[in-house]
Order: sequence, then structure tokens, then C-alpha cells
Amino acid sequence: MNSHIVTLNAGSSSIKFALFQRKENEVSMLASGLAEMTGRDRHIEAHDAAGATLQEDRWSQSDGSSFHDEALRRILSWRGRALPGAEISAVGHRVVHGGVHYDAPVLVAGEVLDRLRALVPLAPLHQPHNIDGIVAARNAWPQARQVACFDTAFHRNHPFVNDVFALPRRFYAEGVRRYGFHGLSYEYIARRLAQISPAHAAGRVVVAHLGNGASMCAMKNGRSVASSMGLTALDGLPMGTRCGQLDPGVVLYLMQEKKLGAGEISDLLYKESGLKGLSGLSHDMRELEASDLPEAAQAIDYFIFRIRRELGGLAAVLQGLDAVVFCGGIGENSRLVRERALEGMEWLGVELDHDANRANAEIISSANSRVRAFVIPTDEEQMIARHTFDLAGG
Ligand SMILES: Nc1ncnc2c1ncn2[C@@H]1O[C@H](COP(=O)(O)OP(=O)(O)O)[C@@H](O)[C@H]1O
Ligand SMILES: CC(=O)OP(=O)(O)O
Ligand SMILES: [Mg+2]
Repeated sequence: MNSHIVTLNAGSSSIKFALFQRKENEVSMLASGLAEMTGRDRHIEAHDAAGATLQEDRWSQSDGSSFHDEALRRILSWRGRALPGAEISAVGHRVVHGGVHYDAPVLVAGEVLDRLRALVPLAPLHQPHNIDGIVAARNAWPQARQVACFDTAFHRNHPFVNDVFALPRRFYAEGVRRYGFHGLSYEYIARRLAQISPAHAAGRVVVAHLGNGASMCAMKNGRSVASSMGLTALDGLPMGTRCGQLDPGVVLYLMQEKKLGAGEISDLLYKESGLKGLSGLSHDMRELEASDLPEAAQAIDYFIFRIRRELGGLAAVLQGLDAVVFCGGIGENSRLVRERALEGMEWLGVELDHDANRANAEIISSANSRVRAFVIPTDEEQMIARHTFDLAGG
């Protein structure tokens, strides 16, 4: 009997969903979709494996319900029509934070959900939606097993120096560590690079996952050795609405001088900063690139500046560089960001092929470039599906 699974991936500005089947160890996607919150509107669309549209709809946020609640409701209400007769044996969820307990996917049972709830303060833009997805999927498919697949798991073998903050040791012991996120994406990229170019995959690689959330990962032989993100998904690169790296003194200033409370500071750093805060226009890179506002250009400048700084830093961690990979909504689509991130990087061994970059080619470095630069569409859904079949069977 063919077994089907559903995957749910709630990001900060989108929920991606898909239906998979496994036949003789091969995982294939039968349908996939995306509910997304752009600068302009909210929409949902779904396609079958051949790309034919199965569903398309737009809505505006007027009734006070959150984007994620409404998106999840629409995704689940669609399932009856989309999946007639499909027996769903398991639902795989992207869960952004696994904390100290989880360094691999788990079946959601017993105390798991409580442990995931305890991590909500460390990932407020994601974890509540990941948990809502688990609860909603339990109701929608009561017979199915629920599998949690963690963004943090791929990074859990970092050397101590990449894992620690210089705080008194008791904080490390209680889990105040650099976890790193986007691990399902990096895991997929490591596997895919090994298919495209095994020699590069075995070497020193920096992957830039540039989406609404953005981070960079240093990999050696397909394993993560450092991430730009930390205890939370606030650190490192500036993002759609998140600040990225910040002097902790700024937080003290906000508390002591501006008299802001924890909730206000959290909202400021997670929801009002980054590209949105700097541009005053939008969190959405497409809108910033299309704008003539000098503030929009400066927001992009800062994004690029931090990518370049992180690239140099991670190359130093790896003691050299063999390949750079771009992925995520911005990394896969923005020629401008890739071009500006790599221009003048010949000292590091990267020479861009401008035509290939403009064409969104898979390899965007020149034939002479010592370091090869790739654009590889990421596929977190595929990683979730593989883990879910492996753990829940079917
Ligand atoms: N053609 C494009 N040019 C520039 N940016 C793009 C393009 N397409 C998508 N993006 C950007 O990708 C980001 C969303 O990335 P994605 O990885 O889907 O987000 P999430 O973090 O929610 O999973 C948005 O900032 C969007 O503007
Ligand atoms: C961890 C994170 O930032 O995820 P996303 O890019 O999906 O918001
Ligand atoms: Mg994402």
C-alpha cells in the first residue's frame, strides 16, 4: 500500500505545505503549496507535481485574525478536496527550536509538546505557529503520527567555541547556547550539493539561506561547524523584520533609558527592525529593490554589508573556502543581492560570472574562479518528508 504524508513548514512570513508519497524508499511530492504574507497582500496557492494550479486565493487581513491562523485554516480546509482517498499516515512539521533536548526529529508524544511550548519565548515568530500546526494536524488527521523536525538539529555538533556565549558557565548548562537555525534547509543543501558536485560538498562551504529569515552556515564535509544565528533567530544577518547582530548594550539602553518592557523590546527587535525598520517601507526584498527611496537602498546596503562580513568570518572559521551556496527566497531570486554580495571578493577566490548570475544559473562563478558559487533552490519540505517517513514508517 502506498503511504502518504503531509508536511507543514511555518516560516515567519509563510506557511508551506506539501503531500508526499513513498514508493520503494523514493520520496515523491504529489502536491505542494504556499500561503504567504507579502508587503501587499496575503495569498495561498497550491500546485500538483506537474505544476498545474490546484488552488489560488487572496485575502486581506481585516478581521483581526493573524496571518498564520488564517493561512492554517485555509490549508486544512483545502485538504478534503485535494486529498480524496489519500491515507495520511503521518504529518511532518518543521519546528524551529528543539532546545537542548532534541538533536534529531522526534515523534510528538508524551512530554514533547510541553517541551516545545517551553521554547516559545526563544522563537516567538515561529514556535507558536509550529505548535499550532501540530495541534491542528492532530485534529484533522487523528489517526496520523506527528513528527517534529527541528531547525536546530543540524547544528548540534558545533565545536564548543561556536556553541557558547562568554557568560558564567551555568547559563550554558541550562541551554543558553548558540543553536543556529534553518537546519532543514542546510541539511537539504548539503545533500543536494553532494549530488551536484561531490568534491565541493566534501570541502569547505558557506551556505547563505537568505529568506525573510536569513542566516549563514559554515560546513565542512557536509556538517555544520558554525552558524550566524544564536540562542534565537534574531542574531547574525538583518532580516525582513529582525535586527540581526546587535550590541547587547542596545537592549540595556532600551530598558534603562527608554523604559521599554520585555514585550516591547521583543516586538521591536523581532517585528519592527531589519529591512522593514531601516527602510521604513517594507520587509519584502522585492519591494525594496523596486523602490527609489534612499532608505530602501540603505536597507539593502546594510543587508549586503552583513552578508559580506559573515562570509569573510565563516571562511576564516573554515580556514579557507571551496564553495559558496545561495538559497532561500532572496538567495534564489535576487540577482542584485548575489552580485553585490560577491563583487570584489576575488581576494577570497570568488569570481562572479555576471551573465550566469543574471540568468539565475546553478553555477554563477566564472570558469577561472577558485571558489565555486552555486544557486541551489532549497527544499525544507523534502527534508521534513524524509525524516517523517524514516521515523513514522509507511
Ligand atoms: N524575485 C525576487 N527578488 C528579490 N527578492 C525576492 C524575490 N522573490 C522572493 N524574494 C524575497 O524572498 C523573501 C521570502 O523568502 P522565503 O525563503 O520564502 O521566506 P520565509 O523565511 O518566510 O520562508 C522575501 O523577502 C521576498 O521579497
Ligand atoms: C528560523 C527562521 O528565521 O526561519 P524563517 O526564515 O522561515 O523565518
Ligand atoms: Mg523559510
